[in-house]
Amino acid sequence: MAVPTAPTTFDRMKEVKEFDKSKIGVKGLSDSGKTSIPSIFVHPPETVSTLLKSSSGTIGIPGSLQCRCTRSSVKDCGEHPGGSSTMGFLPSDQPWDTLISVTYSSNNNLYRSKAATWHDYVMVWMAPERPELDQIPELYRNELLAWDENAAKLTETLAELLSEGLGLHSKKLKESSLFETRIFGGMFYPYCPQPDLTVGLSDHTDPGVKTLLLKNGAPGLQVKYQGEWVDVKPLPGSVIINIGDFLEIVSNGEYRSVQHCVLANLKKQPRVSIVHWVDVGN
Ligand SMILES: O=C(O)CCC(=O)C(=O)O
Ligand SMILES: [Fe+2]
Repeated sequence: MAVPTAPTTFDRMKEVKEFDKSKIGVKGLSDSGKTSIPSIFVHPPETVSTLLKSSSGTIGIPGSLQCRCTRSSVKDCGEHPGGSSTMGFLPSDQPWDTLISVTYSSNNNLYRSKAATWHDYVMVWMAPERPELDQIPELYRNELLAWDENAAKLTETLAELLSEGLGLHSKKLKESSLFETRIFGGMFYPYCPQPDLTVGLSDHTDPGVKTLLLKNGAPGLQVKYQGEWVDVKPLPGSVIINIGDFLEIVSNGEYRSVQHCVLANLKKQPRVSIVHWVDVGN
């Protein structure tokens, strides 16, 4: 069956601006009950079909990517289960706006990308400078602080493991400025009425050092493994660890940043993921 594509005649920038100005985000579009998605979200058919084909279930996530994290395995794995934490997300009564260190947004590159993606997010810059407490919305302030504290501890342990994996003293990476910036992210993927036309989050690698990812059990995350897109099956009580581009560079390619993406959510239940990006200091 022919897959519909975005009409070539529509004024993309006009529609992007209208969507941006509406401040309803993708959640608002999803809540509107419409059965089709706006043209600005439609991706080239080959992009989506490649991802959907891979996620048909014929290729599972390889066992080596789901191992328990050990000192000997850390260098060979892209993903390590670890601690866990839970939190609420995206208060609908909070202003859809940019505060000083807290950003609510829909898509991180709405104006630059050729096709928008089906997600909204909140980001809070936690380090090197933590925002004033009253800048963090009260609805999830305590949970966010608890998550940040635990994620930072896990990051310290990981920094030691990653150092040792390079044959360095365990404190070497930690003592560098590599792990100084910490950003909290709450990614929200509401139900998408046409998940075969768009994606939740486009194919990318994370720029920084590493990312911790905690999901609410909903599938959708894919990683590129040996040239194929494979599903990352949710593993209860686990976090996923992605190596970022910067760590790949400073480790001379010993650690590889991982290409990943998220499929558009076809379930009525939103997909939520909690992210802890770690990046170099200023
Ligand atoms: O939501 C996810 O599972 C992935 C999020 C992600 O890759 C990112 O925010 O960089
Ligand atoms: Fe990512």
